[in-house]
Amino acid sequence: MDLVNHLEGRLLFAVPKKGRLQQPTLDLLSGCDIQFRRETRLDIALVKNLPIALIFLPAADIPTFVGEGRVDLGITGRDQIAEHDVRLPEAEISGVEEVLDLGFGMCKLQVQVPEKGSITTASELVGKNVVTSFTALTEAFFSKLEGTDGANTKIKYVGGSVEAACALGVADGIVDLVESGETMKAAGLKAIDTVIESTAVLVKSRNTKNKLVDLIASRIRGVITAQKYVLCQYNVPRAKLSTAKRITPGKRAPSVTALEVYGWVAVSAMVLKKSIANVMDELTAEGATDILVLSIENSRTDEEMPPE
Ligand SMILES: Nc1ncnc2c1ncn2[C@@H]1O[C@H](COP(=O)(O)OP(=O)(O)OP(=O)(O)O)[C@@H](O)[C@H]1O
Ligand SMILES: O=P(O)(O)OC[C@H]1O[C@H](OP(=O)(O)OP(=O)(O)O)[C@H](O)[C@@H]1O
Ligand SMILES: [Mg+2]
Repeated sequence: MDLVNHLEGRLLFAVPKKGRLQQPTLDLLSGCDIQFRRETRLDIALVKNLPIALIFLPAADIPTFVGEGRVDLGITGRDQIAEHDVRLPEAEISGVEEVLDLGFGMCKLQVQVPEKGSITTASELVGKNVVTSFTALTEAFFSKLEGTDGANTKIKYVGGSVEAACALGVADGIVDLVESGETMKAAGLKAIDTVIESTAVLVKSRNTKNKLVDLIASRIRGVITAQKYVLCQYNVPRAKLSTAKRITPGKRAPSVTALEVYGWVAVSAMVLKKSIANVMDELTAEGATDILVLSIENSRTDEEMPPE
């Protein structure tokens, strides 16, 4: 089947074809009930249950395709968007518009130097050799270093294994992504500055008119919210209700229903997964009982969520 002839009328959605963002992106699509089967080696997959085609592209190329309006939607790192946008002429507005922070793919683009070397600040790298996959952001970073002429810094592009550059004597320092820091440590490097912090984002082409954009964004938002929150249900004496409400304010407000037992109420509220243990401790201390924590499969709520 010539898939390209089947793209007409479909929303084109660019997703990472490999790398750290691919699996979490596929999980997210599955959570949104976007069903597809990708043929081996094919970078286009038609979605079975919606007029969408997924286009599998390297994360670094997605901003270009979205920015030029070749695809309507994309998922990539904010670092890649920044690298794309910083190349634009000053007066030009980016064609890439952020729709949602997806919460995964958290990392920092950092300036790194040999742990045992003499360099301790980024300014000391000015005029020296720096290797990176993010040449535009790196150039902008060194150009901005106060009192120095960053343009003198020799910035070279490599596509991966950036950390090897120092060991091989190709670079005095590198600018590369750090998450756990393990790769950096293993390469005998240390971070001395941060260029940008990043997470995966859903982006849309500024000029897209496709109505499915809002539907997909809303589904993704629902899945992300479901992953971040749990539903907490408990019983508490009515006399303690106002304190309990303060502990679990919920989204708009917690649901409160009367119990058949006099003087008791049942409460149900969304709580951030990361604070649920503390919340349960606090509720117990206030006399709440039968505290149940239920995972949320999916959700559709307003954009505004309870405070983190
Ligand atoms: N260690 C990491 N932890 C979290 N997110 C990361 C990490 N490394 C990269 N990312 C994010 O993933 C995006 C894509 O980088 P990644 O290196 O995974 O892709 P790639 O270079 O296309 O694939 P590969 O490195 O497998 O060839 C980055 O722009 C960044 O936003
Ligand atoms: O801080 P850490 O958790 O160790 O992660 C950071 C590493 O992850 C990415 O590399 P990737 O796995 O994409 O390999 P690559 O260098 O070949 O691109 C990034 O370029 C770093 O090398
Ligand atoms: Mg990589």
